[in-house]
Amino acid sequence: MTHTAPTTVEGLSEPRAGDLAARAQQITKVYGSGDARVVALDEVTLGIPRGRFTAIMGPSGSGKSTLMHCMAGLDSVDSGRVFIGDVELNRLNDKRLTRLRRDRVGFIFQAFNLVPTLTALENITLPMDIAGRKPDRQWLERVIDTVGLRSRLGHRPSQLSGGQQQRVACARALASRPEIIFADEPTGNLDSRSGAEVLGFLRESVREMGQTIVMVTHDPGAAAYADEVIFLSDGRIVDTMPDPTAEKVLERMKGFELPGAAAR
Ligand SMILES: Nc1ncnc2c1ncn2[C@@H]1O[C@H](COP(=O)(O)OP(=O)(O)OP(=O)(O)O)[C@@H](O)[C@H]1O
Repeated sequence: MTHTAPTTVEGLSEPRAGDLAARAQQITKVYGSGDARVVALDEVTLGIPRGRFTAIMGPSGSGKSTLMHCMAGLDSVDSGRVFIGDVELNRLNDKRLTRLRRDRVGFIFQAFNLVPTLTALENITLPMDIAGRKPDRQWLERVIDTVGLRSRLGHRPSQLSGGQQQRVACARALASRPEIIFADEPTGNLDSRSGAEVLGFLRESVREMGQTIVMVTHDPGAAAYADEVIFLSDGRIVDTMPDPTAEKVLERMKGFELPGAAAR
C-alpha cells in the first residue's frame, strides 16, 4: 500500500490541509486544577488523511478518548486549533458546531446507542430523518449490502446479535456519507468473530467507498486493520506506524509498560 499523505504534520511549515479530513494544531486539554490537575493532551499536532483508516492506540489514560472527543468537536480544547476539513471548530458557536457534527461527522461508540423501538433500517436513517435530509437511495442500498444487513432491516435491536447491532451503528454512521467517522472502541463489546466482521466492514468502507475513519482501540488486532497507527503516551504523540500488523503493534505497546519508556 502506498502512502501519499503524512499523518503527523509536525515539522511541515504548512500542513497540506487539502489532504486532511481533520487536523489538530498544538492542542492542549487540561482537566482539574491543583493536585488534581491532569494534562490529558499536551500540544498535540496531528492530521487525519482523507480516505484512510487511522487507529489511535496508547496505554490507559494516555489521552486517546480526549483526543478523539476534541477532534470530533464533542469536547473543547484549552489551547490550539482543531479543524474538520477547512472549518475551525473553535470559531463555531454551539448551534453551528452541532450542525457541523450532524452533517459532516459520523460516530460509532462502544455501546451501540441504537434506539430500541426502531427497526434496523429506521435506526440507520434516523440521523438523516432528524436533519430532514433524504437518504441517497443508491448509496443506502450499497451500505446495507456492504454491512450484510439486508435480511435484518425490519428487526429491532433486541432481535439482533451484538455484532449485527454494531453493524447497524456502522451503517448509520456511513449512511449520510460523512467526511470523517470517529469510532471509539467499536469492537470493545463484541466477541472476536463479531469484532472481526465489524473491522472488516470498516476496512472495506475505506477501501471501497473512500471513507475516512479514525478509531480508538486497545486491541493490537483491531489496530492492524488500519492503514496507520498513532501511538499516544502521557498526552503526546510518541510514534506512528504505517501498515501495522498485530504483532508489530503488540511489540510497540510493550514498550509503554516500562516506566519512562514513552520518552525513548
Ligand atoms: N472529565 C475528566 N475529568 C478529569 N480528568 C479526566 C476527564 N476525562 C479524562 N480525564 C483524565 O485525562 C487523562 C486522559 O484520559 P482519556 O480518557 O483521554 O485516556 P484514554 O487513553 O482514552 O484512556 P482509556 O484507554 O483508559 O480509555 C486521564 O488521566 C484521565 O483520568
